[in-house]
Amino acid sequence: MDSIVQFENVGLRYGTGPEALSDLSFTLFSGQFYFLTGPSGAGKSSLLRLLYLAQRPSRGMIRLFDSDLVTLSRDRMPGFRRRIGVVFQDFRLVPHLSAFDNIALPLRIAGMRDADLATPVREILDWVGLSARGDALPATLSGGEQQRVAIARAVITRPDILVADEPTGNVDPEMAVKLLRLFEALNRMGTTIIVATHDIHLMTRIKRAQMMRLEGGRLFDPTGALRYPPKPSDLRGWEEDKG
Ligand SMILES: Nc1ncnc2c1ncn2[C@@H]1O[C@H](COP(=O)(O)OP(=O)(O)OP(=O)(O)O)[C@@H](O)[C@H]1O
Repeated sequence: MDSIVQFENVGLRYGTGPEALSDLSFTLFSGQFYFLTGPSGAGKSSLLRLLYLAQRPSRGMIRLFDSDLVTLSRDRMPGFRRRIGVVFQDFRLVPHLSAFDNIALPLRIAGMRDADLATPVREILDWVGLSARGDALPATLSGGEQQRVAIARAVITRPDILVADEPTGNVDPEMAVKLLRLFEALNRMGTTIIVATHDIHLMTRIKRAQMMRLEGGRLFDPTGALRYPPKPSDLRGWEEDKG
């Protein structure tokens, strides 16, 4: 199995505050499905921001796609970013653009002509079950529909890694499972998936997913080897994460 992300003794400090992340050492392997869990404030979003290159670590080494991020030249960053799709809990769609145009945005930014992007955007709208809603503005879509647009936008460039930060926090449980199925389908096509979530029931839905748990900025299971079904002792403390 090829490693796609490697952290070695990574720490992250915001300003002069205490470390939000400390001594993170782990490897993520290509094509795997990972859940990142932990109580509020444990550092999940911070870890994801390091993964999708919105943040640089304060110390330690991060290797991504076999390159050392600390020494990566600035002009190679955009190319790396394009290989990572990101989905947020609050969707972050552009309000004045239709579903179609939100999804087309990464392709337009990459310089694709309108004539060339119509087919892939239509295909992915169909894949997320929204082929009839391409012209709709985000405000006229339900939460689940908006999140499906956000997922489509994140994967339209066929990223190697999909990072999702509480992607099901604003949809009902039934829709949460449907969204998870989209992630699972992508994973089957080879995309490495990392989903931060508090939702323990969601995690039980992906049997082969691996668990990473943060507590106080440190990895609770540094090997990332926890798998479902977990031992009862592994579950201790997880229930209070909900909500
Ligand atoms: N931009 C920032 N500036 C200063 N401190 C920050 C910033 N972002 C996060 N922190 C701090 O870093 C720590 C980890 O926050 P983070 O948002 O990563 O946790 P989380 O596990 O994602 O929490 P939640 O589940 O509530 O979203 C917290 O103590 C938080 O206050």
